Amino acid sequence: MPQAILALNAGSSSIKFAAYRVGTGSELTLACKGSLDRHAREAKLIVKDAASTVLQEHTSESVDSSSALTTLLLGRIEPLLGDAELAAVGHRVVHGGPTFSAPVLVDSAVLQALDALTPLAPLHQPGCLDPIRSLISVRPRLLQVACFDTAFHHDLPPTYRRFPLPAEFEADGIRRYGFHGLSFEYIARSLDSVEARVVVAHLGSGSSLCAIRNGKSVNTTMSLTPLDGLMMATRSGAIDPGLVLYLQQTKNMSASEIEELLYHRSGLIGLSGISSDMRILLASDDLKAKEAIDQFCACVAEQIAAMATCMSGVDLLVFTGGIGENSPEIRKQICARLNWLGLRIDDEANMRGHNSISTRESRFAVRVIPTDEESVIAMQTRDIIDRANLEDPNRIAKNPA
Ligand SMILES: Nc1ncnc2c1ncn2[C@@H]1O[C@H](COP(=O)(O)OP(=O)(O)O)[C@@H](O)[C@H]1O
Ligand SMILES: CC(=O)OP(=O)(O)O
Ligand SMILES: [Mg+2]
Repeated sequence: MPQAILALNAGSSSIKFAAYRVGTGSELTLACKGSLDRHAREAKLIVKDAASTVLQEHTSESVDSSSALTTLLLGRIEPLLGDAELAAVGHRVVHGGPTFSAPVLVDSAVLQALDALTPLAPLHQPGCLDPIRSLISVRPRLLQVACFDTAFHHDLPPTYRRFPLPAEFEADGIRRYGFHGLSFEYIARSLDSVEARVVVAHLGSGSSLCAIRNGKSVNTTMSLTPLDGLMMATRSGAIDPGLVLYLQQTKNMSASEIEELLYHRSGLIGLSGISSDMRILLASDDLKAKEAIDQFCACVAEQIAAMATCMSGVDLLVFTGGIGENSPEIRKQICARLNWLGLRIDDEANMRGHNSISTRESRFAVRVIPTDEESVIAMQTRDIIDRANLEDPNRIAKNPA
């Protein structure tokens, strides 16, 4: 019987998914894709076919729990797989810590190890692991694969991997990891090798930059946790570490209060007091919305220059992620701040969201490339199940957890 793979990408503001049929040569063909938007009070599930035609829209308050979500997803997706049987589910797992530098088949020991990393990604890790747990309870025989956001950055050079702390901290796993690796891997795979020095700006609910030289991550703005680097929708990004001590010691704030402040009440929502959604800020006449947007663009532009510096230059800048792919205004404001580096944007091409948005005079190229983390998850999952089946052809009949 033909097989299918479901890829689940749990982010901070949405869950994206895509289901693929696996061909006889292991090639993947998209069967359907969709998203569950968590911005609104009610969750909105959209399922589309491979040509992006909407097949189903479903608004519900009852998909808050991950078991309701997985039941809903399976119920809606499996009928769209034709004669193919769901063989495995691949999950984006945000933190792989020091141990997981490549995708892995999930069993109870792996799940426990990933759970222990929750303090390093409190906004994401539970949302990534809950669907794994609920699938274990409803489909105990289904193979599940964890694909890591951190893996792409595993071999960061020491200069950009280490914190300037005593060495014993690095030995204890306290290092710069970096995130959004599935997105950066997709972009790196989709480029011609012509562009040796690439800065990718993944700007979404969470935002980070990656300096990619010859297809490999050499630096990135997030580090031990997805709180570092750029200012984001609800996260502060890099701030003075002394602030944390000050809030604890002088304002008597507990660790969980500071966590709540920096992960949920900062960034765009914190500065504007209006919304964490860039679309709403762009549509607002309020000065606070404008100021929040200015600060976001200033921070991204500065850090693009920093990423270029660590490669002694840049040949290509890529915008991706929900904001990077869809907002000409934000791209324009960021690029205007990089004018001094010789960056020139074609306003018309930018407005229309063309693939290439720089002019001929520009010192480096600028492109808009929609990311596809789900396809990377599906490829990694297929490779893991192919290997597992090769090593033990009966594996598929066993309970992985
Ligand atoms: N047209 C647009 N203009 C500006 N921002 C947009 C647009 N479309 C989507 N976004 C922003 O993209 C963000 C979601 O990005 P995405 O990469 O999908 O996030 P995540 O994966 O973290 O859920 C939201 O904050 C949303 O406001
Ligand atoms: C790591 C991270 O910030 O992910 P997201 O952008 O999906 O929230
Ligand atoms: Mg995302």
